[in-house]
Amino acid sequence: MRSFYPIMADLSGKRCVVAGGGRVAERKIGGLLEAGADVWVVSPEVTGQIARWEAEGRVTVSRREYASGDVDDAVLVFAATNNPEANRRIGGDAVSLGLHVNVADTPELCTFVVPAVWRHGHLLVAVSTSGTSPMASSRIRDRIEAAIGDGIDAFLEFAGEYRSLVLRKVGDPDFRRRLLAELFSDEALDAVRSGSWDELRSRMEAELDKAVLGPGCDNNGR
Ligand SMILES: C[C@@]1(CC(=O)O)C2=NC(=C\c3[nH]c(c(CCC(=O)O)c3CC(=O)O)Cc3[nH]c(c(CC(=O)O)c3CCC(=O)O)/C=C3\N/C(=C\2)[C@@H](CCC(=O)O)[C@]3(C)CC(=O)O)/[C@H]1CCC(=O)O
Ligand SMILES: NC(=O)c1ccc[n+]([C@@H]2O[C@H](COP(=O)([O-])OP(=O)(O)OC[C@H]3O[C@@H](n4cnc5c(N)ncnc54)[C@H](O)[C@@H]3O)[C@@H](O)[C@H]2O)c1
Repeated sequence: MRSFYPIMADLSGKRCVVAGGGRVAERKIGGLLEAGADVWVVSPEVTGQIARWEAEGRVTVSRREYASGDVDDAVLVFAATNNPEANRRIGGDAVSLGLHVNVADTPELCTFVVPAVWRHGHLLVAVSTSGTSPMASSRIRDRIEAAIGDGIDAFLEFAGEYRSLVLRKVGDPDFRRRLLAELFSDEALDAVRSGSWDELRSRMEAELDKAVLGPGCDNNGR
């Protein structure tokens, strides 16, 4: 089994070349657009959705077959044509330039695979089965989404602010960690899923005030 290394890559404004304009290319492009990438599509034909993205100025499309040189300025390459020979050639071109490439019909030629994704505000969940079963990745992603729920984003906003306050006000690292861990207890995550974490919020804020102002602490939480 191949063992992939997961990263969250910042592709904003970065040139990503997608060869092919069918259903698979469309799905990969959708993900790239969510990441703000500069997407260039090379394909004789494209789906209606890709043509709409083009009309909106969100992707550039060259309506022709892939040619050597097309990937020269790319940071990432996707070979998603329905022509296995072309896909193999695109993969070879990308690798010879030291670029990462996803070859849709040949996992062994992929230097990266695309996970099933759930995005919700700050949260980005990515699931991969190391190429074994893409459908399993989607289902597992759906289960994670259902288990966490949409309330998570507002909670993460609060968690981010709370963390900054804790880092600023509490000097003792062990105590810091305890306060932060409490914010992500099972009880807290259940409250988030049911949309009722107001009480948790008040309790955590009160606890932090107590920690900073309580007996034995100066205003730096020490
Ligand atoms: C997760 C997702 C992300 C995305 O593409 O955005 C993704 N495939 C998705 C769907 C999907 N793909 C396929 C089906 C039909 C059912 C089936 O065959 O199982 C469905 C289901 C559907 O369409 O609903 C067929 C398929 N996929 C690959 C091959 C080639 C092969 O295996 O030889 C074939 C056979 C082609 C053929 O038969 O010709 C290869 C790959 N597909 C991957 C990712 C990578 C491994 C991910 C992992 O590690 O788990 C990898 C290795 C490379 C890559 O593409 O990155 C996305 C779900 C998105 C979502 O739900 O949000
Ligand atoms: N990795 C995945 O998630 C996944 C899922 C399903 C299928 N596949 C594989 O992905 C490939 C594409 O599937 P699809 O359903 O999008 O196919 P499709 O037939 O819908 O689209 C193929 C596209 O490739 C374009 N094309 C053909 N030759 C080209 C060339 N030389 N240069 C540039 N573009 C070219 C066509 O114009 C068309 O837009 C197939 O090989 C399929 O087996 C991969």
